[in-house]
Amino acid sequence: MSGMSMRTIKRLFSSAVFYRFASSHMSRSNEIKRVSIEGNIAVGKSTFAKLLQNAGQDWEVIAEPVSKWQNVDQPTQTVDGAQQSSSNLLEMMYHDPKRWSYTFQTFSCMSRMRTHLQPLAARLLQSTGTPVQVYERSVYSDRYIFALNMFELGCINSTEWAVYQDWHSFLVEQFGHRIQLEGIIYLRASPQTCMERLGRRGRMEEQGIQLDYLEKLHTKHEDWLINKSTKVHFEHLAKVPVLVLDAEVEFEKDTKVQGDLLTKVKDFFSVL
Ligand SMILES: Nc1ncnc2c1ncn2[C@@H]1O[C@H](COP(=O)(O)OP(=O)(O)OP(=O)(O)O)[C@@H](O)[C@H]1O
Ligand SMILES: Nc1nc(=O)c2ncn([C@H]3C[C@H](O)[C@@H](CO)O3)c2[nH]1
Repeated sequence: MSGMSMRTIKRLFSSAVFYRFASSHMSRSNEIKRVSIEGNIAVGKSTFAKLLQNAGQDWEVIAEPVSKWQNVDQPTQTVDGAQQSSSNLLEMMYHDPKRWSYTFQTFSCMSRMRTHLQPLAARLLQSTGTPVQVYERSVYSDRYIFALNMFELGCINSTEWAVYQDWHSFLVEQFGHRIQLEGIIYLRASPQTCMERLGRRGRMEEQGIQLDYLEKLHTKHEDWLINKSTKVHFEHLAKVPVLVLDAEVEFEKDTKVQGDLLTKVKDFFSVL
């Protein structure tokens, strides 16, 4: 050391710090566990996600990008300059599903891809445990729950369905492990319970939803995650472990129920 110039020492030091940062970042991104929370509309995913966010210091919860669907930016160039307006694609889809379902599924799926590819939050880079990114829904429920249901309802025609499946498979295969899940948490409740919670929440766009629609989505969840009868097109997906949680119970305010649920989640994460 004694023969080294100050500049050499500084250079060595900064490259060592950079190396440590870069290697920790790289190894972190390789060892992240990726888990999605699945379940019917208004079953309580966001409520449950908030519970997780406050419970594990190695966990990062990434919300479903609903506000993006409600505010699709439309920059327009006018003679006076740029103007910004937005449209509510969620409302358009519920109002006229035949016209807007395909458009909705392209946008929802792209926005979900972005959330899955989001880099780990800075605070988790230095965590001692294995970081877990938890997403509210996934590109897989986009396809095997919602888009499939819209196709079966006749709101997506067979050409649109073929196009959707083609780019969906292509993108999932291209992104490889970065978009694969290590686990799925399925919040399970009856369609009647979801209907009641949906009514209580009072989201403007959802006011026309009928029980029949929630029943169809419930069956799709059961076929995919319980009966395993949905044909999936990705080898890894068929093998992803599923934790089924009873979401029928009131867990929003009951700390005992919350504790029991969190124990199940911790045990599940530890074996992924
Ligand atoms: N376990 C529960 N018991 C009773 N009420 C609940 C429970 N979980 C959530 N709720 C209430 O049900 C409503 C819907 O919950 P939340 O918004 O978390 O559903 P979600 O599954 O995230 O909905 P979405 O499918 O639209 O994303 C909210 O009003 C919430 O306060
Ligand atoms: N058609 C359709 N396709 C999707 O992929 C999808 N994902 C969520 N949703 C609806 C459910 C809630 O109303 C609201 C928030 O979850 O958005 C969807 N609707």
